[in-house]
Formats: sequence, structure tokens, C-alpha cells
Amino acid sequence: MTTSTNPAPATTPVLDANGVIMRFGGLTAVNNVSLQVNAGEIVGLIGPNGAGKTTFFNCLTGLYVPTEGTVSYKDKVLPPRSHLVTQAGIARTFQNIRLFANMTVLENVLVGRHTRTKEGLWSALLRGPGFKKAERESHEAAMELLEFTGLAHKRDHLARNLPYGEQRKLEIARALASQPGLLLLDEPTAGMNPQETQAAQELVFAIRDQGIAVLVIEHDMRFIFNLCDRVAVLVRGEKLVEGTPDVVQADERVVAAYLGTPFEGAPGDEEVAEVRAAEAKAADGATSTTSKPRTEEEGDTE
Ligand SMILES: Nc1ncnc2c1ncn2[C@@H]1O[C@H](COP(=O)(O)OP(=O)(O)OP(=O)(O)O)[C@@H](O)[C@H]1O
Repeated sequence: MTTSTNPAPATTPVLDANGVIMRFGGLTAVNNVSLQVNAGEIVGLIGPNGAGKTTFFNCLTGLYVPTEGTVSYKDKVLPPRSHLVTQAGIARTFQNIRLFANMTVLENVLVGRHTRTKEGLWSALLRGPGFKKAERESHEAAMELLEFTGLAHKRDHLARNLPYGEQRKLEIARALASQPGLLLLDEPTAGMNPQETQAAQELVFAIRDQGIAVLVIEHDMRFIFNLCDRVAVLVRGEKLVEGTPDVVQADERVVAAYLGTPFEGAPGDEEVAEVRAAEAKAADGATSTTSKPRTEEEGDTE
């Protein structure tokens, strides 16, 4: 198992999400969630399916306007507009890969750099010295990122022809091209084999070692607990637990949330009871149609 020690004590908040609520009609997908990510940290966000993780990410990155709450990056409240959030210094990848499939690997990274280039339209049209210099710098920076992510040898391949694991890496390279101070990764190892997952872990450590804080959603618990300095657990839109991997792993509420076992004080105990009752009824129905009439069965047991 690879480990990486966090070099600096992580105390300076980079991201500060405060009391974020996101409602879709009658559904509260994220309910009053506050979360900080400090400089130098890798923080994990876990929770069962439908817990609100991606919705929370979308609130952080300006894709959704939170119903309530604020999101600050380096002490400045972010406007809920994705391009302004990227400009401020937050980059992200998506659960469903979103590459430009018919562009090359290099072109995809160059697109990611767009927010950091200052050359205007006239300069680009006239292709003057300023534009050529900027183009050369962009190219060099993109190639450095491809080296960093291990994709340099694929620079001229079309994105759609890359194996799945490399597409995920390319998404990360493209996100890094915007020179973020915080990188949000939404299920970076989904669909990866163990070797690719191991490589992804090394890559995230290397990103952190470059001074970029990371917030990562992932279902692969081994990956999360090996990787993260701190983990927050969302259940039904609410933050249930937050702490070091050891603390979170030992918390019985987390185990219960994943196994679906009701626990004291948990939201939704009534729903669990309802589902159990419905399942029992369905099982009864199945028995009575496949074996003997219900009245007989009842007679047997009484
Ligand atoms: N745009 C939307 N409109 C309405 N409901 C939504 C929307 N986006 C998400 N939801 C609902 O919000 C809840 C949280 O969904 P979300 O995708 O954030 O969960 P998640 O924790 O990321 O799940 P998963 O691990 O399966 O990706 C779900 O009930 C989902 O159906």
C-alpha cells in the first residue's frame, strides 16, 4: 500500500461551504451542509447512492445556485456561475466523463487552459508576436501536464480512442490546465481496474504535493481511506460524520448508513420500517402463490 504524509499542517481554509441547502421542488437533496477544505488537504466526500454528493459539488462549482448558504474560495464568496468559479481557482471533473471526444488529447488540455490565457480576439486573428508567444507557452504548459499525468505519448490520439482509465486521467489533466488551487474529483476511479485505481491514487497525491487541495467523491472505500486526510459522510443530504479516516471507519452510524440498517436518531427510520413491512408482505404473497393457499399457511402457523 502506498502512503503519503501530508507535509504541512493543514489549517488555512481554501474552500468554505457554509450552510448549503439545495432543494428540487419538494426534495431537499442537500440539507444545511458546511464543509471546509484546507490548503494541503485531500478531503473525501462519501455516502450512499443519492446522498447528495454530486448535487453538493454542483453547488460548489456554480452549476447550481444553492437554495441557501454560501460558498467561499480563499475568503471570497463565489458567484454561482461556473466560469467565474473556474476563474477563481476551482476546477472539477465529472462523474460521467465530459471530454471533447473528437479532439486530440493535447487539444483537450489546451481547451482547459483557456481561462488562464489573456490573449484577446484581435491578437488571435492577427496571430501577432503576443499571440504566438502565448500559444507557445500554452503548448508547453499542456505538454507538462500530459507528462505529469502520463499521457504525453498519447498527445495526438483522439480522446474518444483512449482507454477508460486514460480518459479519466485526461479529464484531470484538463482540469489542472486551469491552474486551480482546489480540484474537485467526482468518482475518479469509477470503472477502473485495481492497477488504474492505484495509479489514480498516486496521481492525486502528486497533485496535492504540488500545492493543490483536493475534494474527492468516491464509492471505493479503500481508495478514500488510503487517500484522504479527512472524510465527510453525507446521508440523505445531511452531513452525518466528519473526521479522519480512522474515526469515520469506526463510526457505527456510517456502517449502518451503508448497510441500510436503521440506527438511533437516523433520518428515515419510518421509511425503513415501511419498506421492511412491504417486503415482508411481498414475500408472504410470493409464498402463498407458489406453495399453498394463504388460508392454509395461516392455519399452519397458528
Ligand atoms: N437536477 C435535479 N432535479 C431533481 N432532483 C435531483 C436533481 N439532481 C439530483 N437530484 C436528486 O437529488 C438527490 C441526490 O442526488 P445526487 O446525484 O446528488 O446524489 P449522489 O450522492 O451524488 O448519488 P450517487 O452516488 O448515486 O452519484 C437524489 O434523490 C436525486 O434524484
